[in-house]
Amino acid sequence: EFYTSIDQMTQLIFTESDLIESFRNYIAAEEMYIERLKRCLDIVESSYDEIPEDVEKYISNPLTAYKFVRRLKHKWSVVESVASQSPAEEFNKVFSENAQYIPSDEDVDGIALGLVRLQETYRVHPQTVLRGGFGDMTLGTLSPDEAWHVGTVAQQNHKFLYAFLWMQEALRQVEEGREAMITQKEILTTLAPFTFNIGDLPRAIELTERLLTLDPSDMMAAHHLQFYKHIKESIQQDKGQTSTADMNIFIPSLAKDIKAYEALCRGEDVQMTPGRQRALFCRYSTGGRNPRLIYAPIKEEDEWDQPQITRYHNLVSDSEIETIKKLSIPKLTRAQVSDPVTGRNFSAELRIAKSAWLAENEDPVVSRVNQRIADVTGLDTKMAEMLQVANYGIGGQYEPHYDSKLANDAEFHKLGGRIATTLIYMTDVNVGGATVFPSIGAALQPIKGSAVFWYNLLQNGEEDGRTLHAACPVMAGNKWVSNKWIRARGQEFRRRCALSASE
Ligand SMILES: O=C(O)CCC(=O)C(=O)O
Ligand SMILES: [Fe+2]
Repeated sequence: EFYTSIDQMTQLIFTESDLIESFRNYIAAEEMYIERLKRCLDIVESSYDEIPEDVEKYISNPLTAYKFVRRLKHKWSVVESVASQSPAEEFNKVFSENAQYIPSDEDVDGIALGLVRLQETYRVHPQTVLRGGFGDMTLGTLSPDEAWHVGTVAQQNHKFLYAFLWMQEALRQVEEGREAMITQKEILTTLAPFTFNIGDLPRAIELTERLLTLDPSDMMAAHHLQFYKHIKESIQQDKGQTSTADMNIFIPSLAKDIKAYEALCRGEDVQMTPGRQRALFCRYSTGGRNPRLIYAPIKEEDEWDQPQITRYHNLVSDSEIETIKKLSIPKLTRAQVSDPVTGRNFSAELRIAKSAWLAENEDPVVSRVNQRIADVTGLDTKMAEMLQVANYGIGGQYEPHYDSKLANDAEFHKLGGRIATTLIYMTDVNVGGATVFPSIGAALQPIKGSAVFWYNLLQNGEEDGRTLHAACPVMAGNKWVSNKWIRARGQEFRRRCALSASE
């Protein structure tokens, strides 16, 4: 799973350049080795006497026998030692050490499937991916063979709409004359019956006819065409009409079950109204005349009213972010979620990211950031958890969850629940990667250096159902965040007063 973190993908780029370097060195060593072998052969040949006419006489002369045996021993032990110095072994060792980093077939299919999953979430057509790009980011192109591969992976994973679209894209490019291993005939042989299977009869007939034009001897295609035409006729007879528009056997419902939060990820259904917008303010705060903030007030912005979600701008500086990233990179492991029943941690599709925990005393920057969170929120972070750093690669996401829910929480009795979340954005994200709240219809964009803050628990200590939230898949770019979860214990006199009983 290289793609769970951009950092690992970056490593892969360096791995390849290291491999190229050792391959080049290996060839140079082999060339020197061959030179030595040739010189050795020259020497061996130069002192070689033709096979004597009378072998027996030659051997029975004590002097020639002595010279022959001595020369033989001497020369061939030199050959043996030169030949044993082959650099191949050394190179093979280096190579097999790196082989573990070389992607497997599953990795390649996995990253293609990741692309298709993103397309599903953000509802983007292959043509948009290839030509439009996203926002201000153009993504580049895929060759016909690459488009074909993505299509077949989509098909194997039952993502038929995108399988169809990517296969069509491959066909289009091959027809345009683009160089490819895959041929038009091969594409049509798969695509035509596939098109029939997803219910597009007219197009299946058209594609099969094209296949037969390319290869009139294709018996299978001829057979299929006959079958499709037979179906077409019986539909026409049944319906007594000729409109090809009605020719589809069924309109495939190809969209997967709609997830509410995915619409928010696409920027649809955001429940922000002008009236609501007017009620949200931006102000400078000193955290209630906190001496550390009086001369450097923090810019505080309302992101949502009910429940209150506040954004603190420039809470952490670029250099603090760099330090936090640097501290966590060696510790990043696949983020786990805890099983609500057993309390055991496990890796799951619902959270695709790498994460690490940073302790207060790890670096002055960590304690400085902790202190600033305490200052701006007015809460006591002594009872907070360590800083959790998370890195999402392409497709990285976290499906809807509550932060307050912790299974088998060993610290619960001592610390109380996770009363509040401070989520620090350590990067902007090119496309995707918003934090969305499906129950209330809020979507928060990552803004580098800012943090968003909300209470997970109501004043009465119960979980606030409105705080269900998710991290949208990253479509393009790299997303880094830090979480500071604040526990309930110790906040009794610090939490600002509620305006209503349900807060
Ligand atoms: O990355 C995000 O936007 C949200 C992360 C989150 O909800 C979490 O880590 O609990
Ligand atoms: Fe969360």
